[in-house]
Amino acid sequence: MTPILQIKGVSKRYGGLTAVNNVSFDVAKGEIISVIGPNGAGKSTLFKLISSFVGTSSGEVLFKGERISDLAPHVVARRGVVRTFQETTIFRSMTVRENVIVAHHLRSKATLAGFFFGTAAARADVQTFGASADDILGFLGLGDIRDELASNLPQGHLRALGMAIGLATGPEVLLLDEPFAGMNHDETMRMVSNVRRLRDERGVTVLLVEHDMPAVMKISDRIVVINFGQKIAEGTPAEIQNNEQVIEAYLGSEDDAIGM
Ligand SMILES: Nc1ncnc2c1ncn2[C@@H]1O[C@H](COP(=O)(O)OP(=O)(O)OP(=O)(O)O)[C@@H](O)[C@H]1O
Repeated sequence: MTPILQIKGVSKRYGGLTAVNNVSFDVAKGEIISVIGPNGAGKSTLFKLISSFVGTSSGEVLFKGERISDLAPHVVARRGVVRTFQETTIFRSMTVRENVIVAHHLRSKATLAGFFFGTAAARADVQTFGASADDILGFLGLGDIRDELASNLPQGHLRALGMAIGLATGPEVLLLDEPFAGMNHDETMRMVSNVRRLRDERGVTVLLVEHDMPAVMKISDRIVVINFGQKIAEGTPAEIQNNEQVIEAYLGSEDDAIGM
């Protein structure tokens, strides 16, 4: 079966600096894959290449066998490859539910122009997307706080809201950028369970970039390790934990040591 995502020799150069250097790997439908590596290794840039937020200098990304590199990011998102929005795209003066409804609106119109709660157009969106927003919020355990203003949310809930916003766009492949950052142990375990359920119950394929090694080891089917822009290893959590080159890369950096 064709992998849902094929990353084929992608590179990204910024002037003299090669942030991502000839990286290749495949992702099967329904896999959970983590991309790890020391600070500055090129992980975020790789995610931007996959979601087409930046163009490739060389190489290409295929989604279900079709090239998606260099398409506009909202076109890639509409096809089904969605990167979680950074917190800055959470509207803090809106409620949790309103944020998720707006995210559906982005799927339908690709821009926020003219969208304000209280307008007739916005009321129509609430009608159309309210049930789906409630479904997503319930799935992620955010139903109880749906009428809370986003500005009042603690970090863990903000991250979960970021994921809800990503889900509103109906992804087949979800790219999560540091989903456990700033979370305490309980919040992390809840997020790990949500990501698993997302795959198990809704068939979503998940790629994540993360520094929290215990969480990475727990959640991943496979791990891809990047160092200085290049892929240095790929394998199961057990294989990666015992890989000499990976241990070497982490010992030589100021990043957290690999392991549990
Ligand atoms: N827009 C840009 N212009 C110039 N250099 C960039 C740009 N984006 C990233 N870089 C450089 O590319 C390299 C890889 O950065 P990237 O953010 O992808 O690493 P990372 O592995 O995600 O790091 P971290 O774990 O610290 O978030 C770094 O040296 C960074 O400074």
